[in-house]
Amino acid sequence: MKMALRACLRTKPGLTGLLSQLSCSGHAAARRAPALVAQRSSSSTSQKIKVDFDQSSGVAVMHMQSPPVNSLSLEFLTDVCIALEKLEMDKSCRGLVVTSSQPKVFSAGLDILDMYGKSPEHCAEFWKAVQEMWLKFYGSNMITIAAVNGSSPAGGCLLSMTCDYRIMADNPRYSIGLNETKLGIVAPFWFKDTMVNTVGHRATEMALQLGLLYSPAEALKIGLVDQLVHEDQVLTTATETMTKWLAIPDHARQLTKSMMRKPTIDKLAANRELTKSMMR
Ligand SMILES: CCC/C=C/C(=O)SCCNC(=O)CCNC(=O)[C@H](O)C(C)(C)COP(=O)([O-])OP(=O)([O-])OC[C@H]1O[C@@H](n2cnc3c(N)ncnc32)[C@H](O)[C@@H]1OP(=O)([O-])[O-]
Repeated sequence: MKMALRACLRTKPGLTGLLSQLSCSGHAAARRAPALVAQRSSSSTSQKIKVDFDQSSGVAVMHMQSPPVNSLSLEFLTDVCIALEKLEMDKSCRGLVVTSSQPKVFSAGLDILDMYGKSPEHCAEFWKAVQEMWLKFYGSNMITIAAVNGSSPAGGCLLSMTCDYRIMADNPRYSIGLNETKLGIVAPFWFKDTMVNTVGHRATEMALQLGLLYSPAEALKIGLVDQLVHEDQVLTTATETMTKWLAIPDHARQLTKSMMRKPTIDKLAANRELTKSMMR
């Protein structure tokens, strides 16, 4: 099954059938201990992410470095959540850029192999971690910028949409979008809400029903990303953009962000248990 799943990931349309067969009835997976997180001084590394924090600018850069495609496994999500929490608690950290160390891919979304053949307990923990990551990013007090330097389907697109601003590499071979229906699955309501908040109701309706993956140019056109730059310029542009956002007083920006996002956050917070059914 696992080999077949791999084969299907290579031929994307084949995922549909396999995803519908995914179950959580296998052996329990051992939970790994959380890895290192960002320190005030410079940089820290876990197996899955590396965080560089420049205290003079107050900006941290989170490099996702989970080969081959930064898929969002429980271990990865746990590392991200712990790092985010530490950065959030450090009042000297005002901005966060999220990017990928993997060539061609920002994130392939939820780790399908981590969802297959695992115990119900693992699945519940996994799903909780997906929600936790969303809640932490979407509700962050920090200025968050996604430096999308590669393809970003499904959960990868969601991750980028939780940020305040998205800069994508202008490479027509890359794509971004919530393609869940193409895989025979339904994007949960909070994926949908995040997209509605980003590109509006009509564009989301089309995108979700058709499971559309957009080229960078198309993504810019509908507002799924905010800016396209040459591949080599994604991170530097993110840093430059951050400077503009840092010029806004934190308290005013944070309250405004909260005003815009709180209803969506409250909705998931009130329905977390309900959404577990998505994983069954
Ligand atoms: C519950 C409802 C919500 C669901 C939300 C989701 O996010 S559902 C998720 C929906 N996600 C998608 O639909 C994205 C599916 N993936 C893709 O479209 C492409 O992999 C890509 C465009 C991200 C990168 O293209 P590329 O040509 O650069 O790379 P490549 O294709 O050659 O893959 C390299 C290796 O990575 C492996 N692998 C890939 N993805 C995943 C994954 N999610 N997980 C685990 N593994 C994954 C792949 O099997 C292969 O492994 P191998 O054989 O070397 O052992």
